[in-house]
Amino acid sequence: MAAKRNNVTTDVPESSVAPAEGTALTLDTRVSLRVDSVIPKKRQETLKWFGWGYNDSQFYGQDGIICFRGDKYPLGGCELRNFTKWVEKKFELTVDPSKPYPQLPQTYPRPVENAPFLTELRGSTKVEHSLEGIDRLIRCHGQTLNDIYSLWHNKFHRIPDIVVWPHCHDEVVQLVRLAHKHNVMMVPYGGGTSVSGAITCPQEEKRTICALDTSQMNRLLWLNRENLTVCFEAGIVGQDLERVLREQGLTVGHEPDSYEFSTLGGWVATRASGMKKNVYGNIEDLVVRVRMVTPTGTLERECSAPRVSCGPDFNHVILGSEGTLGVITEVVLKVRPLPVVKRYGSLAFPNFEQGVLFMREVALRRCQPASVRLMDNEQFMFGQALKPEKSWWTSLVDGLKQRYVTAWKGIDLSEICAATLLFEGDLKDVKRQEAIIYEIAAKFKGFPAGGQNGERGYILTFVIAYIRDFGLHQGIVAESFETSVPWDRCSLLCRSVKQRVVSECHKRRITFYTISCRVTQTYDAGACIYFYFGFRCVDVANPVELFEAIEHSARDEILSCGGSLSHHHGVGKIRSNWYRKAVTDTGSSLYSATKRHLDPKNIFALGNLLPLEEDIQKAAAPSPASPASPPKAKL
Ligand SMILES: Cc1cc2nc3c(=O)[nH]c(=O)nc-3n(C[C@H](O)[C@H](O)[C@H](O)COP(=O)(O)OP(=O)(O)OC[C@H]3O[C@@H](n4cnc5c(N)ncnc54)[C@H](O)[C@@H]3O)c2cc1C
Repeated sequence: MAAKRNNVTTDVPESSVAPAEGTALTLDTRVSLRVDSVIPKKRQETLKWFGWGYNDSQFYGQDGIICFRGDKYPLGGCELRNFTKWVEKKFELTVDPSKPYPQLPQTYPRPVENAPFLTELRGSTKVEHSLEGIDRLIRCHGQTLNDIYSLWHNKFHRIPDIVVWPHCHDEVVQLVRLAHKHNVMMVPYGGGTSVSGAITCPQEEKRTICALDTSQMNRLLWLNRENLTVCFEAGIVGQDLERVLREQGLTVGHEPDSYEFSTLGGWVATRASGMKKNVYGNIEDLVVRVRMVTPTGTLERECSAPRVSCGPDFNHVILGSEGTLGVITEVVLKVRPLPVVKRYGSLAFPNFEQGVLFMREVALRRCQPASVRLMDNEQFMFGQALKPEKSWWTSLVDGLKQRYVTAWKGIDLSEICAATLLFEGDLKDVKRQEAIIYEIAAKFKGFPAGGQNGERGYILTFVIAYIRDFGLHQGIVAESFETSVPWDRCSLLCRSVKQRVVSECHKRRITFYTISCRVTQTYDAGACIYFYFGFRCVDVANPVELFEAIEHSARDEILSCGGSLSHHHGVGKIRSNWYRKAVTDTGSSLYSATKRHLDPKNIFALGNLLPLEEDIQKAAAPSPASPASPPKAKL
């Protein structure tokens, strides 16, 4: 029987847990600490079936005011009068609380059956499974606008026909073998937070679709304090992983904005990036070893040495494979001792261009704090509108009044922008970093705007994710998209993409919209840019199609400005038509050949990276050059 200790349950006697520290050297040294996850196996008990996040956390309207319910976030129980005014002004909309949210469907698409698969699954394995409609429905999609809109409007006609919950690597091996034998399509499902259509069931799939939910594969397998490495099963959710490590005085430090719900396997499969990558690295910097089960065998590197010169690094075949090559089961990660000091800060700049110059200089001098994010004016105003009582802006002014009155003069409020800062380390390092950062800021007319504003900025990140569903409910479609770009194109790209979106909106007679951007990550050679775009869609027949057409134009603009197809969201299905061009014909043929080798029957036929309609055989052959503006990918 498993014994429970706080939120960790051990499958093995206490005595066999301890020796792992400093002695565990291979992936097979099992310590097996099962983690009680915040997300139950029946996800719908805790998470919304029809959108983002916890069941008890939600924006809603009351007496014409937007409010937020739930006690998990700092806005819980707040009336957001400033935000209400912002929405009314921006979209000419009055909040209508009477609109109904979608109801759980009474019926679900008929499953495509594969009797021999089911018989063998039941007969020769102990893997748990479900054929229930709701279990299938909630695993047919991710978190794109298209996903949520399709869900609300009952548009999915293909959802998983069966859901399976393996408990360990060996059960995944059994499942993949069975799926391969019986030609069942398999979707590795992590946290379902994909924003690229990667996890969305291909709607044209004729075979039985089996969603392999990794959530029950969430053990801490071993921890090696001497090497500062840890091995987790791939289904562990970000917040669980960090909680367990925090109890040991450690952290991985990987915090994508979705880390409450996304999983380790999902991070690896999508090449995720966390907001604190400056200190801890992106996922590819954190992964030491990774194990992936494919129909042809298990792919993994044989040793945990920090770096090897041994031909191409096959970890990088797994990283970014987006569920198309196999199932990631176990990952060895680097860990760090918890920082002694964690301090927030913020800066205000007279305009975005000055802010970008500041970011560039910080990168040049390689003195980035754990996180530094620069918001443009539109996002800055949006952020301050979200403050419940006194606006961020008001408190910013309050703080600045006393110390910076002179510096303040001459600043145009319609141009001002802000950066949020997070410093982590020991006290001496943090103080030194703060001094350098504020000195660089001053060079570009920036000035400190207080730690509270910085902290709010980061905490709001998690709440902002809930706004999309509220917007959709009220008649606003909105979503983010991102890219990375060399420094010399950074300002140009931000400007051009915003202009392009504005002109596309005008062309389509969209009057009420918002488009904003922020620089979220800095590197030696460039930065990551995040755009938020939304428009009022009341009376629009197919708002998502319209949104996607504009986003598509924005992506063309990004590419023509020298930006990338994606910095961290991945390619998925929604960007797959650009993939071939992004990696060259030779690159896409190499990917196809790898896929054919690892997955000859194409059971991981998710249609990510290369478009679905590009059948795998065809993809191997050299193709004519891709069109400048490729056709839109199908989900
Ligand atoms: C509000 C919000 C904020 C976000 N912020 C960030 C951010 O800051 N940084 C960032 O990088 N991304 C971010 N994302 C995108 C998303 O969270 C990441 O892509 C994340 O890594 C997906 O993890 P997941 O466990 O939810 O994977 P899923 O959505 O379940 O799956 C994504 C893809 O990975 C595959 N996959 C999942 N698990 C496995 C496995 N074990 N083996 C093989 N393939 C697997 C799936 O088949 C699918 O193709 C955000 C998304 C949202 C909705």
